[in-house]
Amino acid sequence: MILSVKAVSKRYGDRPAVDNLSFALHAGEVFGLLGPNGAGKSTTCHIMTGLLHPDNGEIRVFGEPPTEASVRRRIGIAPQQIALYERLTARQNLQFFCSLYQLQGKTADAAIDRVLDLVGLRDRANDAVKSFSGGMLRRLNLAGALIHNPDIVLLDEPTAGVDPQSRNRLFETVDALKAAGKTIIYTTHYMEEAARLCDRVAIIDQGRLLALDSVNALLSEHGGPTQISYLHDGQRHQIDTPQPEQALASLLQQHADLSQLNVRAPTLESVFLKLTGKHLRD
Ligand SMILES: Nc1ncnc2c1ncn2[C@@H]1O[C@H](COP(=O)(O)OP(=O)(O)OP(=O)(O)O)[C@@H](O)[C@H]1O
Repeated sequence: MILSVKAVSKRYGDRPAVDNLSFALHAGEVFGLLGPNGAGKSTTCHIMTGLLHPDNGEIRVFGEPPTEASVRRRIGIAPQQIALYERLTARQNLQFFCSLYQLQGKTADAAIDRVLDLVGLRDRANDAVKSFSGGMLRRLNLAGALIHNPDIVLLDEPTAGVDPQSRNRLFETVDALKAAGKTIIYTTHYMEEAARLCDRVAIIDQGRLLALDSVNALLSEHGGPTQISYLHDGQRHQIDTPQPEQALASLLQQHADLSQLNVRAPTLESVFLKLTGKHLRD
């Protein structure tokens, strides 16, 4: 088992931040933790990686507690809070990360080149970090998490404050890490990102796991019907259907002259709404 979370809870005062959470990761998957601000995603990440002790429950990473040194070397964490030295260059920042893992000399140089390539910052290696955009800082933050070539990579809200170009580059990096066989934990409150990147998504709210499955399974189980609306004979019509392809085919067969066809498929937002009665982005 790569990583398992069993009945984990954590309270701050009388407020539960994580409430009896259980799940297990599959090797090589991109696992999404999707939930609104304050859902408990970061707290879960900190517990999973041994940075925070749970009040109850158990975490196992490769069969060991996450606080074991041998386990820690196999996890890379790109935290929500960016931790970089502004006055140093990208390469110098990564040298610091190398020193944390006793990587030196040519091994360190090769590791730095590898991660700069992965995040698309090789050509900015010698520029001071203070000249970087928010998106470039995020990418360098991720590069630091990858320096020791970990088996599990955890990205906590990696697209916060990121421009579209850097966001796409981050997505490509996640794809490349998955292709290299890494297991990835990706937290976000953006359903589009979870849908684009994740093999399975855990939907959490108020510290509790509400559902866990592939995006398609979540959509078909909790997303509700697809809404098809169209104009015919001067009137707008709407049908709700769980089988949009068939419904569309028969509709077009019946009314060749319909117009303003609009198809609204369920999204993870509809799943969240169905499960909690509220919007993901309240
Ligand atoms: N150090 C702390 N002290 C007190 N309360 C905390 C602390 N850290 C988190 N919390 C509370 O625990 C709950 C979960 O917070 P957490 O940061 O894990 O959520 P999140 O899903 O990561 O949200 P965000 O996306 O905003 O970071 C929130 O109610 C938060 O206010």
